[in-house]
Amino acid sequence: MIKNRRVGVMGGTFDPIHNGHLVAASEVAAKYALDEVVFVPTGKPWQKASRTVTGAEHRYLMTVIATASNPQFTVSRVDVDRPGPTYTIDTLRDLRGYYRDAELFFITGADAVEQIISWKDSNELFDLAHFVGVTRPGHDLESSGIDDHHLSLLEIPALAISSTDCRSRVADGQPVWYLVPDGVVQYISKYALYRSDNA
Ligand SMILES: Nc1ncnc2c1ncn2[C@@H]1O[C@H](COP(=O)(O)OP(=O)(O)OP(=O)(O)O)[C@@H](O)[C@H]1O
Ligand SMILES: O=C(O)c1ccc[n+]([C@@H]2O[C@H](COP(=O)([O-])O)[C@@H](O)[C@H]2O)c1
Repeated sequence: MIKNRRVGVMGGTFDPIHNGHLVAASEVAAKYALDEVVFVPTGKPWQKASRTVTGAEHRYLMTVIATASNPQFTVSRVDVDRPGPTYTIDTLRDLRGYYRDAELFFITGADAVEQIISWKDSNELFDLAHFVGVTRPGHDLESSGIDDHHLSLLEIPALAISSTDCRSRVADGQPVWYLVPDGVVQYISKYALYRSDNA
């Protein structure tokens, strides 16, 4: 008998993708015996509207580069290709159409767990996926009133890395080696992303 696939969904703006994202996905994959983790870069992240977000194609390509060496990791364009603001309810509906019989696990850091209740159609999200909240330095990991049938909490190795910090390091001429995968360092340099003269 073929068992149903267990698929993790790692959504993020990934501006740029960093090792904190990759460790979160790897840890949840191991803990929940996932067959695959699909990374889903956002198209237009409406809760980041207060700053200029790097173009979706750059963020998508950096995500492909960062995940290429892991046979369990894939990248989806569903959010990049859907017009309008990115809502996880649409992400999960689109992925459900593709991964028909799979069990979906949506992976979020502690900061995002706090926000889920503010997401579009938040009550319906839990019918489409089980949510897994992971620890993140600087944030308390709490269930934020979400039922434990819908949300599990997982402690992972602490990596105090954020995309904001990576962007400001590049703008200041500081290295991001070993905070982001090597290919992403080279991609940022090749396209002169995040430079202060480019902001
Ligand atoms: N260091 C980390 N440890 C655990 N989870 C993380 C870490 N960094 C990001 N995440 C989680 O990954 C998902 C996508 O995050 P996102 O792409 O917004 O990165 P970010 O570092 O939070 O970006 P920014 O600094 O631009 O807000 C979110 O669920 C976030 O909580
Ligand atoms: O559905 C929403 O309303 C919603 C609001 C904010 C964030 N999200 C999702 O949460 C994930 C992390 O988002 P971000 O903005 O922290 O990179 C990503 O998959 C977003 O699409 C979803």
